Amino acid sequence: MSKIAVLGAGSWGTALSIVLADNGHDVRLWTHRQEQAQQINETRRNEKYLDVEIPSQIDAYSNLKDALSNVSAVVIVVPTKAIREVCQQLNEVTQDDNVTIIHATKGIEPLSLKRVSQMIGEELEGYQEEDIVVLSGPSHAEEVALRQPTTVTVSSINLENAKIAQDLFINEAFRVYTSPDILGIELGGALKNIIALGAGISDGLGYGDNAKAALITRGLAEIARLGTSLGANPLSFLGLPGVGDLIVTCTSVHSRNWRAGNLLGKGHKLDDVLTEMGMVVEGVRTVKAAYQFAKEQQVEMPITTGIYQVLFEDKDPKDIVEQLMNRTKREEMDDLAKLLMERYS
Ligand SMILES: NC(=O)C1=CN([C@@H]2O[C@H](COP(=O)(O)OP(=O)(O)OC[C@H]3O[C@@H](n4cnc5c(N)ncnc54)[C@H](OP(=O)(O)O)[C@@H]3O)[C@@H](O)[C@H]2O)C=CC1
Ligand SMILES: O=C(CO)COP(=O)(O)O
Repeated sequence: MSKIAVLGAGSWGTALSIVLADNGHDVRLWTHRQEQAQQINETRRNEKYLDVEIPSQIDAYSNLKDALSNVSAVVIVVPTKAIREVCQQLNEVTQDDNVTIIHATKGIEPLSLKRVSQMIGEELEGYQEEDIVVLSGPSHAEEVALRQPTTVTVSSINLENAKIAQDLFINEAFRVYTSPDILGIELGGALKNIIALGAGISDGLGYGDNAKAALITRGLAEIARLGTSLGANPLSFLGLPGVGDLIVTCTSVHSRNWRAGNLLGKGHKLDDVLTEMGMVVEGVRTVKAAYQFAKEQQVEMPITTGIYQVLFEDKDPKDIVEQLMNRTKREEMDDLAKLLMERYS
């Protein structure tokens, strides 16, 4: 059994620690808040983020150096905006480059347009992008912590590292697949949050299941369009971190992105919504990156563009729905089919 550090004691870091503890590993859950580490160790609960019983194999740490002592793997699970800072803190306390680095964060950095494995590869001394593993898929922390059946995918350019991650996490309630397409896996996980915001807005406006199915399906089309144009395997978007995560995030009340969208659809202001959520809503930041990506790649992403306009240009969501419904008539699969023809002919 291994010693593993999980960095980020939010809901997902806590749930993944529980999976690792169930597999018999010695887990060090690191938080940047001393009082939270103390609360977890004393009460065996992480009240604010995931209020379930925390197994005794998990110890919470606020000292990063202590948390990393003799670990064979590090799982990074902080929000995208904290990734670079946490990697820099890692550099200050360890020079060990034999540790398997796994991340479970879903986002793309605005301006640089980097995926999380690229950001970690840039920041972490002794590591390259190809060393990093991503874990992604339809997996709400609340259900994982209750050991409800969940399936995810791990991916790395170095597939051997993905297999190490698969072995660390897999158990009878948490099934882990591998994939060689880290580009598709990371893009799918990040971009679905934007569509989930849209699904929440649609529900908040009072639209029904037809509208949500349309958002999921046409959202998947634009995710696949951008991803394929960037070189991802189009089949990845039909997998767990693609359509699987899109479905779970667009339809579950556990989703923070859906819930934030729902409040926006009901007329609340973005700043108030984010304050009320108190947890990360990754889609809000990722939509900036995707909007920029779509322009640079000259890929049509009308839903993403509409959500960007609601969030950052104060557009009325109802006007955006009208805008989407009145676009020029077209064939359903034409541009994705063209991209695939170019790729495979
Ligand atoms: N929740 C879920 O079900 C799933 C989440 N994810 C992804 O996992 C990532 C993390 O999400 P989640 O755990 O849910 O988020 P939460 O909002 O629940 O928790 C985020 C945690 O990260 C900590 N944090 C923020 N900034 C820093 C920093 N600079 N240094 C150290 N710690 C920091 C927060 O601390 P503080 O208390 O100070 O804010 C908090 O403990 C996201 O990318 C999300 O998309 C993926 C799959 C499932
Ligand atoms: O990624 C998730 C489930 O797979 C969690 O989504 P939210 O961040 O919207 O809660």
